Order: sequence, then structure tokens, then C-alpha cells
Amino acid sequence: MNDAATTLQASEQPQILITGLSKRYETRKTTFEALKGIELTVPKQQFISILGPSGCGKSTLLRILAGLEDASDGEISVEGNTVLGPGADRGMVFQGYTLFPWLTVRQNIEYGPKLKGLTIFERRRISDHYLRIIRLEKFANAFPKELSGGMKQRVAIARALANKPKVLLMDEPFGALDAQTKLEMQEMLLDVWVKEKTTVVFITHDIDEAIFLSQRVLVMGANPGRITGDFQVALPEGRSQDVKELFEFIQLKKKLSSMLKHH
Ligand SMILES: Nc1ncnc2c1ncn2[C@@H]1O[C@H](COP(=O)(O)OP(=O)(O)OP(=O)(O)O)[C@@H](O)[C@H]1O
Repeated sequence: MNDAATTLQASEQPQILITGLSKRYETRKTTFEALKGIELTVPKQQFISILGPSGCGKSTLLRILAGLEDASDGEISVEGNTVLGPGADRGMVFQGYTLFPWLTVRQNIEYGPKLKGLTIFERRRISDHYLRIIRLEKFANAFPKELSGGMKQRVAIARALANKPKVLLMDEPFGALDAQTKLEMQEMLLDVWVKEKTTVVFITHDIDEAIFLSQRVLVMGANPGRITGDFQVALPEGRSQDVKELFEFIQLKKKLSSMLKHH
């Protein structure tokens, strides 16, 4: 099989399969449908973003995918394995910095591999690799409190990737960063994705961010939380900020903005 055929086959395999997923929150008087009838297939290696108004259930969907919350109905599987709880096959990166403050950058990255029982030598090889990828080799022995917000988030991404997850789940990971740092982080994440080709599910409020990063953008609507749009992003790989001037980018941005406005 040639390279193109291998790539095609890999990208067509479903990595995440969600069928008939619903989530209800019951209070004493009412039932709130946070998610209703979600159907979604994400192929291996796809970078998919989810946009939607506040409260439409984006985080709920991601938490259920992560196994941190149960669904009311339906099923989620990752590579054929039903999600029943958290697992090392799914790495998470949230908006808040979730590094262990008492561990150095390197120790944070090596945390998962250490839990897995890898040797010091193997752990070192993994942390060296990711320190290089996130360009923080010089900060290997620094503690999180010595780092900027963007640097902490880079470590959080490296720590998630060091577990070799099948899927990386990201909930507004750059939401707290200033505009310039956010752009730099997006470029770094794309770079990481091109190198590692991990399947990514990325939640954001930022339309530009969703288009710039993704191969596919989902739009969700609220009450009940559901998928209202599913768009392929026809932009080349190896993107730089220049793609934002391309016709395809501007067209899709218009479409997504108008969908989000009419919710
Ligand atoms: N534990 C809970 N109990 C009751 N309602 C909840 C609970 N968790 C979430 N909800 C409700 O479910 C809906 C979806 O919440 P969720 O956080 O998933 O939305 P979101 O799209 O991620 O919003 P945002 O963009 O503001 O982060 C919201 O209306 C929220 O109030």
C-alpha cells in the first residue's frame, strides 16, 4: 500500500462513535435536556472543533466523552471500546491550568508515564520529546508558578500527550490567554497535531480559532443541546495566519457567524 492509501485508510476509521446520546439534569420540579439525540462519528486523526452559544452543552458533551459524567441515554465508544469512565486513551486539557504545582515541568510531563510504570530512561525520552515539541526545554526544571499562562498551557498539552492518548479533549484551552499568546498557542497546537496526528476534539467560542485549527467544525444549538451544523474546512494543512485571508476561510466564517447569531 502506498503512503496516500495508508493515510486515507487511517483517516476513514472511526475513532469516536457517539449514538443517540442524551443528557438530562433532573431537578425536583423540572427536567433539563442538556443534550438530546447527539449522533457523531469522528475519524481517526481528525481535528474537530465545536462551536455553540453558552449553555448549549459543549462542556457536558466533552465531560461525557472523557468519562467524567454519565450519559442519560446513548453510547460513546473510542476505537470500539465503550466509554464507561475516565481512561488513559483520552487526554484532557481545560481552560484552567491543571498542572501539579509541586512538580517541575518535566515531572508534570512524566506524571502519566510514571503511573504506567515506565522506567526513568523511557520517561526521560518522552519528556525530552515533548519539551522539545512545546519548545520549553529550558524550563524543564521550573515549577508551574514560574511560568506564564501560555507556557503552563503548553505543559498541560505536553502532559496530556505524554500518555499517548488516542483522543485529545480540549475545553477552551486558550480561553484565558491574551490575544497574541492565543495565536502563538494555536500555531503551536497545529504544529503538534501535524507531528503527532492525535484525534482532537476542541471546544471554543472563537470562530477564527475553530476554522484555523480544524478540519471540521460542528455547531451546536441550545434547548435542547444538539448538533445543528457540520462543516468541513477546505483549507490546506501546514496553515499559517495567512489562511485567514483566503476566500474559503472568510466564507466559512460568514456562515458560522450567521448560524451562531440566529440561535
Ligand atoms: N450538574 C448540572 N446540573 C444541572 N444543570 C447543569 C449541570 N451541568 C450543566 N448544566 C446545564 O447544562 C447546560 C449545558 O452546560 P455546559 O456547561 O455543557 O454548556 P456549554 O455549552 O459548555 O457552555 P459554556 O460555553 O458557557 O461553557 C447549561 O444550561 C448548564 O446550566
